[in-house]
Amino acid sequence: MPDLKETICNEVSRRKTFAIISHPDAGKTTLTEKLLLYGGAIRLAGSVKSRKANKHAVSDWMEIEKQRGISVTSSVLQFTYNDYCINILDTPGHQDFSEDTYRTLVAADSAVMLIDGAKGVEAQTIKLFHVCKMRGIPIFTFVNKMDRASKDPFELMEEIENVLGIRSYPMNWPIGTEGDFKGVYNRSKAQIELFDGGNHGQSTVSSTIGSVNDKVFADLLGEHHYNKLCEEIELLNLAGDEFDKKKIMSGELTPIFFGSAMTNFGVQPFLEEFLNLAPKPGFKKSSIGDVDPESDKLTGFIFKIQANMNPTHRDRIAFLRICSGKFTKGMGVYHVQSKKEIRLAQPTQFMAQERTIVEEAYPGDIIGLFDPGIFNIGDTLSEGNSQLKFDGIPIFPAEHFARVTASDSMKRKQFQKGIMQLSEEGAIQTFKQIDIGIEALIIGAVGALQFEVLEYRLKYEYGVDIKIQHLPFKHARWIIGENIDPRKLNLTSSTMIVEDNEKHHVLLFENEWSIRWAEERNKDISLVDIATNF
Ligand SMILES: Nc1nc2c(ncn2[C@@H]2O[C@H](COP(=O)(O)OP(=O)(O)OP(=O)(O)O)[C@@H](O)[C@H]2O)c(=O)[nH]1
Repeated sequence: MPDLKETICNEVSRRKTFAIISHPDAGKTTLTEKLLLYGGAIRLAGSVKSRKANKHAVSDWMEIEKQRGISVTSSVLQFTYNDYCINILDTPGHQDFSEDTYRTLVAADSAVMLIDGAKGVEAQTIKLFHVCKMRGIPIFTFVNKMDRASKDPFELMEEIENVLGIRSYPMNWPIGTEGDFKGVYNRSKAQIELFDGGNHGQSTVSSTIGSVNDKVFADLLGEHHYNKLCEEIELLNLAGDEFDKKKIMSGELTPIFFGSAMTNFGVQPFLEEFLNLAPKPGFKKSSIGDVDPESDKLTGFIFKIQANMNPTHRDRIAFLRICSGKFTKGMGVYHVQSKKEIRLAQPTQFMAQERTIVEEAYPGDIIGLFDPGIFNIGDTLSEGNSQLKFDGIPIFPAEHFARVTASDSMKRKQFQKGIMQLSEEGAIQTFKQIDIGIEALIIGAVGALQFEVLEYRLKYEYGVDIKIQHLPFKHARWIIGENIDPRKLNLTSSTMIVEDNEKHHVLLFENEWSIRWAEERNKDISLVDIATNF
């Protein structure tokens, strides 16, 4: 029997926890589903067509996601492949929900950047890439939709370098980029892998693998493809970057894979090479120094809270990323922020709508804790150490604001409860206007679509119809300064003074010009755009 320390070391070394980032529609949900298919977690992938016909993909669970066909929140999925235990954090691609993605990235050890081969690097990819870059995590690139005519792969590499500022190293190379995708060339093995037609990606595809020098491939591919491939390999070897694992680990070099999530071509070669290269859970920064994942004491942090994930149970789930030690069901841990010992009685793990009770979990795993309203995003849980606090999770500044009221004043209580819960999830930020007799609630959101989600969720989860009056503000700035009375500040007439839930004073501005006005005329204050400084 291995002892606890040995068990933890073994489990840490087989864990891979990563997020998939991309512009909407690049195929994240499809790729996630296909990875599950290869892991044996699902038997038949719902093809994209049937998804459009309203059968949603495994990781898109909220009603609103089904209706709109976009992912609104991140979901966490665990499955095994060979001996690896894989945690995928699926994230919404739509920019209006990017603040959820930013938070989720804090829980990932690496990221897979998905790019549409025909579109190249798109706006949202750039934003999310920079968050990963800031965190210094390794970024793997999967160029998707190669079954359609794509940009030239050399051109894509150049674009990645010019737009994102990162060098790339193709791990494999596509054969056929004009909508005639046949297979990939694996550079480390100098092998060709040709895919068989398959059944539109519903089940795994088989392939023929062999040395690039094998004459069979010249015949199978035809002269045009074979010669083109040989020339391109030569060019890559001559002019491309060297493979450098250290640079990959520090996020300076991105390994590129080509494939098609829809037809499954290239999914398995990607998965195997990715698992081989991607880092296991590493050390995490905390208030008392770096935490070793292989330490025998459990630690972790909450990075996401979501209410009503299961409409039949009105509950709230806090997502805990385990950073060290071993988790066992029912164990007691110290909740650092409330300074209380709590028992983790009914933790769950996720396979989209199916939840299972977790008996044990290890660093890199994400478990859902039933939350009676005690957790906040960024909270630390620690076994036996009341001083340990993980670094906070930044709150991204709202860019859209509206005054929100319940249509029926009799439903005020449910309205307040709903607003409070959704703001604890981090989906919205709430402010109150100061010096107004009746309580005026102002909601801020990072993306405008969040208001639609708010309206929908209040109606269906809390039974409250709301009125939304959009306001022209674009920026929120927290006031920093000693004993400041915000009413006495010299501000433009369009600036509004509000306070956040913690009663910190905040200014809402319509434009940059008004911010500069406030900064230049009020030298004894400073204005900050994120609330984590408190
Ligand atoms: N041709 C082709 N289409 C694909 C492929 N993968 C995904 N798609 C298509 O791309 C569309 C978007 O796929 P999704 O997997 O839903 O994209 P997503 O990135 O999860 O989108 P969000 O949910 O908005 O974040 C679907 O309609 C698919 O038809 C692929 O490999 N080839």
